[in-house]
Amino acid sequence: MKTLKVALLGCGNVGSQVARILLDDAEDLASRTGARLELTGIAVRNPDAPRDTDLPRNLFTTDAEKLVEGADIVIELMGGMEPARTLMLHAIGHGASVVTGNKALLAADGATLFEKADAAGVRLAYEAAVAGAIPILRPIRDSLSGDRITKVMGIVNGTTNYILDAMDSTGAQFADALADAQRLGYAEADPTADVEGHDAASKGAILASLAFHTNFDLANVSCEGISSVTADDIAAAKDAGFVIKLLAIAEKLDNDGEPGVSVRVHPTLLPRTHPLAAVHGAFNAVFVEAENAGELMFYGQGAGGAPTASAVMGDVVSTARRLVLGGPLGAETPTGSVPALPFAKVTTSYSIGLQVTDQPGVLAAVAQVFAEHGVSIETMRQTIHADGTASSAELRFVTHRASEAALAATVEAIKGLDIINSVTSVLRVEGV
Ligand SMILES: NC(=O)C1=CN([C@@H]2O[C@H](COP(=O)(O)OP(=O)(O)OC[C@H]3O[C@@H](n4cnc5c(N)ncnc54)[C@H](O)[C@@H]3O)[C@@H](O)[C@H]2O)C=CC1
Ligand SMILES: N[C@@H](CC=O)C(=O)O
Ligand code: NA
Repeated sequence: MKTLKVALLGCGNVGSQVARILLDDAEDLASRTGARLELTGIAVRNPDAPRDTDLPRNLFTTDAEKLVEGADIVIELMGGMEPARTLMLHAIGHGASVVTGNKALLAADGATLFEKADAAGVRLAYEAAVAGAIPILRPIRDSLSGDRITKVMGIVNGTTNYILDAMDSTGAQFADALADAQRLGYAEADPTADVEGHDAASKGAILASLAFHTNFDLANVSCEGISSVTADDIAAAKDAGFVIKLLAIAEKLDNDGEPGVSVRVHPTLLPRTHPLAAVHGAFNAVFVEAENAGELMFYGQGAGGAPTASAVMGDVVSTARRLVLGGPLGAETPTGSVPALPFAKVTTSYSIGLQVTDQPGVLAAVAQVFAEHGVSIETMRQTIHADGTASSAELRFVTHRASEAALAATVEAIKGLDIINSVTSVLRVEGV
């Protein structure tokens, strides 16, 4: 039986689990692949650092460059831009296929890496980069390649879903829920990437590129994280039958006859009856709409060492099979060229919360501003707060679809009204 040399870069949450599977399941993997997968080394920063795993210490090396030079397959699980990018290019230059979970790097500079891999005739596989264990990239790229995808909407960040879900279900504090997510190995090395939506934005760019056969990178994604979502927003949403989720959305919009793709990440109100509303904890789900298939949903563990290692190993086995059987490996170059739509042109529904003085004419004045900007109101809820002799009211409007530009102008005009104490929240709404 042929032997394929496998080099592993990084031995953290995911890398240590990949190493465990390669060593413990070697026989199964060989019979599925038709080749022995020999783990030749694991590049680490400090071979003597204390670790939770009992991996053989003789596999550890600090010479990552040399390690990749002798490999058939390089698994990159260091994360970050450098030295991951240089090492991947080095591996490709030496004829190795690369498997990675590094969505940040792919969303920043995937085009260069794909081009180099295609030119070298090697594979660059990255199922782990989006929604962890969930098989989502291969279904979009292969299973749906005979259909036309119109929209992809996903909960693709486990950390933020864990936080929002804990705040919604137990009233947990933001900071406590984030600390739990870090302890459980879901969060990025710098959890700002999770909380501010950057991790979901990288995944959104990757999903959009595959769904719309065009290269989208991070610069094409508008991004808002969950740091400004308050316990009051979550309670008000719950009261009105909604849940707040951080969604990555990629959709084709008509844009007055000049179709474009909007890729965006933002906290989103979803009706509690929507399939994505039932995604709890660190679980992920991706909701896909295609012209012929209709609605599809892919659900599972989107983060964590072992689940992510499962996706990495799927790519390793499929790459190894191809190396055993022969045939082309590359071909990631996108075939389409749909333009990315500027955020101002995106149309969606909104929920707007206002704190107002409870007096006659307030509602009419606010409604007038909506009308003047062509934003149509779908529903309105009012809650009265009596405070001694004065009383104020909280108004929550949900609008029909309107453009970001019209919404921004509406909110500015509302802020200018004397009777408005504050605009308490502006959240986008999906699934209504
Ligand atoms: N943890 C998760 O749930 C998921 C992680 N990913 C991605 O997988 C990759 C790895 O993630 P984790 O294992 O969670 O990260 P981690 O931070 O636990 O592990 C990364 C490891 O690489 C090592 N490393 C970094 N630079 C190095 C260098 N120059 N030389 C040698 N070792 C180096 C670090 O010391 C660390 O042990 C990242 O790209 C991440 O975005 C993808 C999906 C899910
Ligand atoms: N930090 C990420 C890990 C997976 O990509 C998350 O929380 O989902
Ligand atoms: Na995946």
